[in-house]
Amino acid sequence: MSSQQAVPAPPILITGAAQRSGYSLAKHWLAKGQAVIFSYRTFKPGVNELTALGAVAIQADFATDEGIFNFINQVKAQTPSLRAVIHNASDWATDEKQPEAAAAIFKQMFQVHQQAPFLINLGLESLLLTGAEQTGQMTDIIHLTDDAVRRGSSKHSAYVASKAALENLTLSFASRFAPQIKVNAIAPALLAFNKGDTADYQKKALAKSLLGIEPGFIALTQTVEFLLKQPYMTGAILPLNGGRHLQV
Ligand SMILES: NC(=O)C1=CN([C@@H]2O[C@H](COP(=O)(O)OP(=O)(O)OC[C@H]3O[C@@H](n4cnc5c(N)ncnc54)[C@H](OP(=O)(O)O)[C@@H]3O)[C@@H](O)[C@H]2O)C=CC1
Ligand SMILES: Nc1nc2c(c(=O)[nH]1)N=C([C@H](O)[C@@H](O)CO)CN2
Repeated sequence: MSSQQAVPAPPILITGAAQRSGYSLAKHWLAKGQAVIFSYRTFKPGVNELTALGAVAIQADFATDEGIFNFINQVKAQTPSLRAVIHNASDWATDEKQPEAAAAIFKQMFQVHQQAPFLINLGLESLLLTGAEQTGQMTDIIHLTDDAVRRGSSKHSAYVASKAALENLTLSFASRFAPQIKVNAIAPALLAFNKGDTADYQKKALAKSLLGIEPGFIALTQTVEFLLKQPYMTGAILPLNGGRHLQV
């Protein structure tokens, strides 16, 4: 590249973007002309839709440390810098009763919701620092946690415990990476129902928040956009929950 050619703006990295929130986030940023790199575990139509819009897709399964380190190396091979890393990949597993199965689920939850963000943040810190240097702006890490951390869960205890650990990791990395990199978390309650959620489940879920709506993934996209623009917020955990913490 000649010295006259502009250096491309650093991409945003989104994990688990083949569907739902990650896919919506990627489409939002691509529509604004922002470069996007995303991971997917299982191929879905969304992968082709995003690559057709110019995104770079990396297949990655964070179930093993090897899978995480391989992903980090693939991101480094794609770009010298990053604008943001959004840790969206997640497995909403229900608890198992049988001890060996329960142990496996607990490990699986901490692997994807704690080990993966931890190692990816450490492995890609240099790219976020380069992004900050290149743009003269702070860069961002955003952890997707869960409103259920406030109260625990009788059915998803391992999942919620791992999300609680991710919330705590937000505080540590905010201190560790300041002032060039901001680190925040978004703790959603219901964003969008899954296929197969019954009418009865949906009615009960909507009744759990004061605002009583299914906001859709746009609510998350708006919150991410706010955090990326906000120069004076780090170590924050934003409750995107319709006032669920006040609902009796
Ligand atoms: N949707 C909601 O209402 C709420 C969402 N959240 C949080 O917001 C985020 C987005 O939610 P949502 O869009 O529903 O997420 P999804 O349940 O759609 O999960 C996102 C992606 O994560 C991928 N993933 C799961 N396990 C792994 C793994 N081991 N390695 C790599 N990728 C993996 C999945 O891949 P695959 O397709 O292969 O399974 C999936 O496509 C999540 O972190 C979630 O916990 C919190 C509260 C409410
Ligand atoms: N990875 C995921 N995590 C969560 C999901 C989901 O679909 N994928 N969904 C929820 C629920 O919407 C819950 O917040 C309300 O019942 C929680 N986490």
